[in-house]
Amino acid sequence: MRVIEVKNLTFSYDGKHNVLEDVSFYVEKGDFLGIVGPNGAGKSTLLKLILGFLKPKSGEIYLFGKKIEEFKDWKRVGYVPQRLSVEHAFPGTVKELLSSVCEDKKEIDYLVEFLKLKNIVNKQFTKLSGGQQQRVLLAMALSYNPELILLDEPTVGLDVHAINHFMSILLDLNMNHKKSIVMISHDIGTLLKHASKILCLNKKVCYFGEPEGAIEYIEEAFGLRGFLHGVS
Ligand SMILES: Nc1ncnc2c1ncn2[C@@H]1O[C@H](COP(=O)(O)OP(=O)(O)OP(=O)(O)O)[C@@H](O)[C@H]1O
Repeated sequence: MRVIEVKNLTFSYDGKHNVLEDVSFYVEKGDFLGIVGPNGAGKSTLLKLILGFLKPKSGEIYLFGKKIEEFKDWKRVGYVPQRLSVEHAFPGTVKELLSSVCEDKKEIDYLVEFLKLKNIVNKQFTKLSGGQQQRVLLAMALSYNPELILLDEPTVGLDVHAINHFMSILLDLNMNHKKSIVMISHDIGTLLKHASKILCLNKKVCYFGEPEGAIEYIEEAFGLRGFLHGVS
């Protein structure tokens, strides 16, 4: 089953310059899709279109087989925004934040355990480390048990231990809990290692397929021939 299907998607903010052009790809149930591309390539814009925050200029988006215009089952889709973009939008403690998105106390207890948040539940979100904040944002997205999780640069500013911890959680969700995952990241090495498919974007699709064949296309998109030699 295709959880996302994007067909010939074109988008422009100002009606003149296309930020995305003729973009087509799909995500099948159980996929872990890594989205890479240079700054300004349109990656975050693409996620916002898939979330219905923006409307395409042309082309189609399907979620779980339904045209996005008719899709209503948004509980099936979890979104983890860029941490630094929401950091100050979340006053309150971790417990308060989780309670604001989830009424089920048992589910909150499960998420606190699953994401190792026990020691920080009474702390203010803004006072947490980057890795802790990222796990809280994931907990909020998971609170309604979505089948598809979209993440926008979740590893930015995290140290190597926090990245490994966060990636191990995502892989557990993907492999053991059968969640489909779409993750934007500039951490190309991490995505090439863990994603099952790669979408390389630079306004248009430069590459869509297995991580094994992606390197030369990613290098070309970044104008860095040979740069990724040995990364995967
Ligand atoms: N709200 C907006 N209004 C107008 N233009 C925008 C808006 N948001 C993004 N853009 C422009 O659209 C283009 C794509 O931006 P987008 O944030 O999608 O890229 P990105 O690939 O996610 O970049 P980065 O890797 O830097 O996060 C950029 O040229 C950007 O300046």
